[in-house]
Amino acid sequence: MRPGSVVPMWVKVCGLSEASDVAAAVDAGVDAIGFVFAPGSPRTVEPERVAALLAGVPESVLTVGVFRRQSVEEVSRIAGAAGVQAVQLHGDEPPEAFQELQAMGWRTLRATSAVHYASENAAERAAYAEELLLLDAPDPGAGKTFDTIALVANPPTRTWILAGGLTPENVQGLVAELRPWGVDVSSGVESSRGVKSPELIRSFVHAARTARAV
Ligand SMILES: O=C(O)c1ccccc1N[C@@H]1O[C@H](COP(=O)(O)O)[C@@H](O)[C@H]1O
Repeated sequence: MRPGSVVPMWVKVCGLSEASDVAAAVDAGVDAIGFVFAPGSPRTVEPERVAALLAGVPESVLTVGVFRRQSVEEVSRIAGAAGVQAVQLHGDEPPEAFQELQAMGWRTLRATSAVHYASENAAERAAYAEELLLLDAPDPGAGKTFDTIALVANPPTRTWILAGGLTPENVQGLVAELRPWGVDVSSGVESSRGVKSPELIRSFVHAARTARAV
C-alpha cells in the first residue's frame, strides 16, 4: 500500500443461504461471509447446505458460522459439519466458551451489543480471548441501528466490527462517525426478510469498501 493511501474496510455479508448470493458476495470482494446456525432466525440454514455452498469459495474469504446461546459442543459440531473457518457467538457467552472453542481450533468472533460492551470494565473485556469483536444492536439480525452515544463517548481501544441495521445508504456515514475496522451486514442487503438481493450485496460492498475508516 502506498504512503497516504487508505486501508480498505473489512467487509462481511451475513445470513447467506443461496449459491447466487454467495457468488455475488465473493465476486464483490468481501472479506468474510456468514451463515446463521442460531435457531429461530429466518436465515437459519442446515450445515450440510453450507458445506455445499462453500465448495467454490476461495480460502481467502473467511467463512463464519453464527450462533446464539448454543453449547460449545453444538457450536463445534455444527461448524465442523458445515466446514466454516470461524464461529461468531451472539449470546453474551462467557469467556470460557471462547477459550474452549479456540482450544478446539476455532477462530472466534464475539458479537455483543454496543450497550453491553460499554458496560464492561477493562478486566471483563480482557477476559475474552476473541480474535474479532463485533458490536451490534441489542436484537441481532433485526436490521435496526442503535444509539451510538455510548460508542462515541467510549470507543473501543481495539479493532472492532460494526453491525446492526447497516445498509448501502447509511454505511459510509456510520463508518465516518464511529471509525470501525470492519462492517457486517445482513438485513440491509435483503429484498424481504431473510431473502438476500445480489444487487444490494454489490451496492453494500462497494459503499463499504470506499468508506473511510482510518
Ligand atoms: O441474522 C440473524 O437472524 C441472526 C440471528 C442470531 C444471531 C445473529 C444474527 N444476525 C447477525 O446480526 C448482525 C446484524 O444484522 P443486521 O444487519 O442488523 O440484520 C450480523 O452480524 C448478523 O450476522
